[in-house]
Amino acid sequence: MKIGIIGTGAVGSACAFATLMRGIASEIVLVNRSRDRSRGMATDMGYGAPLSSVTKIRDGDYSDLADAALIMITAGVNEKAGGATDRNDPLGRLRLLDKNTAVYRDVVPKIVAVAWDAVLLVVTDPPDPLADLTRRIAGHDRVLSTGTLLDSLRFRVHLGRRLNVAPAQIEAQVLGEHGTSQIFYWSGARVGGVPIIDALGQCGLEQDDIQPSIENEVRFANISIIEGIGASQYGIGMVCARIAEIVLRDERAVVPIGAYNSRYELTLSLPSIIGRSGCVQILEPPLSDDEHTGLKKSIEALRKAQDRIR
Ligand SMILES: NC(=O)c1ccc[n+]([C@@H]2O[C@H](COP(=O)([O-])OP(=O)(O)OC[C@H]3O[C@@H](n4cnc5c(N)ncnc54)[C@H](O)[C@@H]3O)[C@@H](O)[C@H]2O)c1
Repeated sequence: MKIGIIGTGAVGSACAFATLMRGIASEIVLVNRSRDRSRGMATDMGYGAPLSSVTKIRDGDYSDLADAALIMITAGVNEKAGGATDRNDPLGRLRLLDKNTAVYRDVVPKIVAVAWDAVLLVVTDPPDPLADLTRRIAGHDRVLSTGTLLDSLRFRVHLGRRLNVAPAQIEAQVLGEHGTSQIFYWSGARVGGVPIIDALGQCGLEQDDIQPSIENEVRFANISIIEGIGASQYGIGMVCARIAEIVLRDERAVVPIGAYNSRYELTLSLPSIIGRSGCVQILEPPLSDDEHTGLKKSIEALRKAQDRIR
């Protein structure tokens, strides 16, 4: 099956590399504003591909996206170029909304004209309101935002470090907005079936002592990464490849991911069953009072953003 990637900057190239190495697609098509860049990238990765993959990778135009099963949209301004790297700015990634809305109004109609059936994966920040915009332009519901899947992995990594446990063994989710209003679902976090609060206690740790620093590390992980390498890219590339795998294989995996929620009339992340058509069902987790208040705040922030670009 064919996968398209729109935008071959830092994130698009990481998505291409991770998807190629995962070996899930028969073909990857790279589309970028400057064709030289996508051509160079496809040539470079294409020469290495025979070592580990049978996936063909090539540069292309929108017409080459016909029959794509899934298209990752990474085009747009990133946090550094868009001035969204201030930890004290409550808007966070939402600061990129106006500029990237203009990019999506340009790009999405071109995609939909040739690949109406494809699942569209919105990666560009802020992905949740841009997914709502994409859904409206596309006129269908097969639209996902990468949402808080990456934040949830970061949460698991930090919990794993504190507990000295493999993060793969930890079930922990960040919910709501992929942004500053995100909610850390502490009450639902588990390791080996043991509530995370109990597991921390058994390791001599108190939730109150570690919660602020873990939430800070995760909430601003993008900024810490940008301070080091200029763009947050590799983690999100790996996440996009995994989402593509879930969709193409119709896995029915349950992950925190951005999907349109008819209850709130907007896209946000809750645990969701993902299959070949995108989100099959959203599960409503039981939240503590604080988490419930946090979710309301996240919905308010996303609603304001949605209203701004209607
Ligand atoms: N969802 C997430 O968790 C997550 C994680 C990291 C970054 N991001 C976001 O991903 C986006 C891309 O980041 P980046 O670091 O790759 O930026 P970048 O500047 O390196 O690359 C952006 C690419 O988009 C292309 N582009 C811009 N406008 C276009 C258009 N109209 N048509 C086609 N191509 C166009 C540019 O040519 C460039 O190649 C940013 O919005 C960034 O904030 C999201």
